[in-house]
Amino acid sequence: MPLLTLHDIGVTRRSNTILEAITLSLTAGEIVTVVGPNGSGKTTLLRVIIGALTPTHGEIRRRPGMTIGYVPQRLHIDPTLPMTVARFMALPRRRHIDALHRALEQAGAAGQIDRQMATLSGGQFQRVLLARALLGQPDLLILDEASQGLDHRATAAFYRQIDRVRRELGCSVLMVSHELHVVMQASDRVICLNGHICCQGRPETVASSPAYRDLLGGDERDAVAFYRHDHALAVASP
Ligand SMILES: Nc1ncnc2c1ncn2[C@@H]1O[C@H](COP(=O)(O)OP(=O)(O)OP(=O)(O)O)[C@@H](O)[C@H]1O
Repeated sequence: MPLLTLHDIGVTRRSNTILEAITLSLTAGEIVTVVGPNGSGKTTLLRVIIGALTPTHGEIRRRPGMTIGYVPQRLHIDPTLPMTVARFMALPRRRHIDALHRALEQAGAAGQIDRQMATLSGGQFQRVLLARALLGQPDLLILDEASQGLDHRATAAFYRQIDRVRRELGCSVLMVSHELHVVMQASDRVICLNGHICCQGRPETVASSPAYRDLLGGDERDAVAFYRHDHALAVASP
């Protein structure tokens, strides 16, 4: 049974159609990336899947007992507020210290537990958010532009960590990203969204599809080509 199935989902707000005819399913252990231009409904789709938004139309089925971990687009914490990583991770629910250590380790942030949130680098901060999402050992990990603001190297490292998490936990991953050059390589399947699903399939299939090219243009194609080159170098280096 798939982890999650969406059938003919539509979302309309104030007579605007934000999403229409979205039919898709996620199977256990796969990494799926949603790409699309600004305003194409990516965040709305994630909100429907999480259950934060009721669709106007269609049906969503979740495997019974399925749990979701969510890594938000960005999170602002007042830098003058004293807040350790441990305290942040235990909000809003107290967690056993062993669970905190385990989640931080899974997220590649071992040893950060006593740091102040305000002193973390962008990459470390995102890993703490990831660790927080992993606390419940989710079946589905959802990331909304989770590497926004990270440089190229930190972004690539972050997605490698996501792949490790997927392998260790066996969870599915659904993410929205603009870093196509990285996520294309890190995904099993890419869904190209513009209110409806324009195309979907393996990353290389989507990258060469006319619908994807029309929607996301030449810059992204260059980015994909660039990443492939970069990836080849990364594999060759020790
Ligand atoms: N509650 C709402 N009421 C009315 N319109 C909304 C609402 N939420 C989202 N929208 C509109 O729906 C469209 C899709 O928004 P959404 O945030 O899902 O797109 P997105 O693909 O995630 O965009 P971005 O890449 O800029 O983050 C936008 O035009 C937005 O203004």
